[in-house]
Amino acid sequence: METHTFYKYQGAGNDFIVFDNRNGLFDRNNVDLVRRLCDRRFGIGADGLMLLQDVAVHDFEMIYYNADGYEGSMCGNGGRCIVAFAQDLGVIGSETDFLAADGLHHARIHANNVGWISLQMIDVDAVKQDGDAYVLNTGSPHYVKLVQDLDAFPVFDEGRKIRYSDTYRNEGVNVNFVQAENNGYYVRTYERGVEDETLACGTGATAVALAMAWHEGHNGEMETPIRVAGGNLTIRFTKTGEHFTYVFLEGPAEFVFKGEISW
Ligand SMILES: N[C@@H](CCC[C@H](N)C(=O)O)C(=O)O
Repeated sequence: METHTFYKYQGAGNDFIVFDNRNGLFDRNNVDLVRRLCDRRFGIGADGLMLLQDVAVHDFEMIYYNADGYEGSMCGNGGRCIVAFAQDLGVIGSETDFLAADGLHHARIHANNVGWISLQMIDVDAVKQDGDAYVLNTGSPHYVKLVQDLDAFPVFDEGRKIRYSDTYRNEGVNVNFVQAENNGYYVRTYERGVEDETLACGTGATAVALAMAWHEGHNGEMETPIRVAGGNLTIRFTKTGEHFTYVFLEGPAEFVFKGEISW
């Protein structure tokens, strides 16, 4: 048994265990270990786990796991949290370029708004329709559906039904239910890999902002406020016909606690 230092971060209530793995000691393929650490009763508890690793050319590499123990695709809230972690470790200053599952990301930590981080997401070229829902990939695959009375909506049951439907069962999909409010949207997400509703999903909030711009037929530079159970996010992007560029996910990322655990 060896003792390992872990860190806990959260972004709008989407919570993550983070390890500084620049020494390469964390076994990247240990699914059982990741699942156990993320377990809220037998472990530390989190929606996901991330490793910060060294990589050639860029500041660091983000390796992301869902709570089920498997390496996932891009995690937007995780991306903002690992940027905060990298700054806390002294690996970066207030701006960074880092590598993640979907490629290179640029991020900026706002000096005048402590804990507020702006993360550039991948460009998006395709929004597909599935009945009256929208399907797109913002680094992770997302299904976006407008509903009424979202507070009373059975997000877990309906999200799980769609995620395990014949269309999505194999690859999986994150399912976002959306309600328009004020000048933005209220969103609740069933996350693939967590297999539950989480308090926030960054790639999901991004997918909702883009899908709703598509739905409304708007073009140009846009800023969309998204409210989630764990806080508020802002999505900025440029829409030109079917193409979305300069896509930024903005929101909080905060250190919660650090500790030691043995395995
Ligand atoms: N919570 C994440 C989404 C993580 C990815 C997802 N669960 C998947 O693997 O599909 C976010 O903030 O984007």
